[in-house]
Amino acid sequence: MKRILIIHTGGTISMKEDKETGEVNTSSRHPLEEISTVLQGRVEIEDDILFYLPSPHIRPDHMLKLGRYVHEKMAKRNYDGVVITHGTDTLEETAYFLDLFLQTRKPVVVTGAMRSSNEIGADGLYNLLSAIKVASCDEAQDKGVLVVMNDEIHTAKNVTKTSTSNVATFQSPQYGPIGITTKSDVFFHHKMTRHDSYPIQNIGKRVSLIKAYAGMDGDLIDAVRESRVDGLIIEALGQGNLPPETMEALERTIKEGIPVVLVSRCYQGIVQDTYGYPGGGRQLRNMGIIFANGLTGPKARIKLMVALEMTANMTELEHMFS
Ligand SMILES: NC(=O)C[C@H](N)C(=O)O
Repeated sequence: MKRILIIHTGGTISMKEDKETGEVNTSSRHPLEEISTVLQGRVEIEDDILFYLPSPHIRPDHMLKLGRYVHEKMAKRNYDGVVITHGTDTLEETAYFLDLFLQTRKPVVVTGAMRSSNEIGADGLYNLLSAIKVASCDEAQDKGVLVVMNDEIHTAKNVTKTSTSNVATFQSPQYGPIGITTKSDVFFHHKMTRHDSYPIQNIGKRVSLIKAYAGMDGDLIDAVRESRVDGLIIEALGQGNLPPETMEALERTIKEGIPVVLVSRCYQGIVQDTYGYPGGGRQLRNMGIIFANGLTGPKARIKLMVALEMTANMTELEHMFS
């Protein structure tokens, strides 16, 4: 029998709806604590509540605490897999942090719910069962952290929340899911590429995230620089371009040794130094801006926070993102 550790951190999957006011909030009793009864005789479950937080309250230090907790528990007992329940708003950031931080070949699966436990069509218990199925599956080993929701298996690196309310909210716009779950089975249809892990001890660097827009000037970039950040992520336009009015502020930022990482505000595609006009990708690359491919702004921010715990050297940082 497979032995699975479940770690609850909060989110809608752990919440109940007040039938009179319609308000959704945490409840005194974890609504999914009967899961081990449901699975009796099929999977051995150990259930821990680490946090009871809505995911907008989750910070990088919670993510590190969770990562350490997984390592500690796995060092004490030989679990076959780990399932983490989490609020969906920042689930992709926690999943990606764990993907960078954890050093294990065992399946680690993050799941959540869009509907609270007592709503009609509640998806929490179903998603939790699917996540347990994936975590118990030998084929899920060595794939980094996975996100299982709504019968789909996604990588932590690619998945993102795309709808505020639809149960099919989690999508991987670049490559699609890597597998599916059915009532009885788990099927993987993609193989994984190389996967790095970063054994950091702290996560305390200040990294800001700015989204570019038509007519943007350098004021926001200067304001961020003056607030003494350790790094800056910019969700640039299209293939990785910015309005020319931002260039001087960016030059000042780079000159102060603050690493600037560029991603695209587009839903799909990668950033490249294609365009040679003022503010185009070629000028940005020549200024020393780091191009990060395949990451959303919030995930590039998590990665820069992790990377800065390991090095401040621009070449090494660039290498980590390439
Ligand atoms: N569906 C959810 O879990 C959303 C909730 N606001 C959270 O992230 O905690």
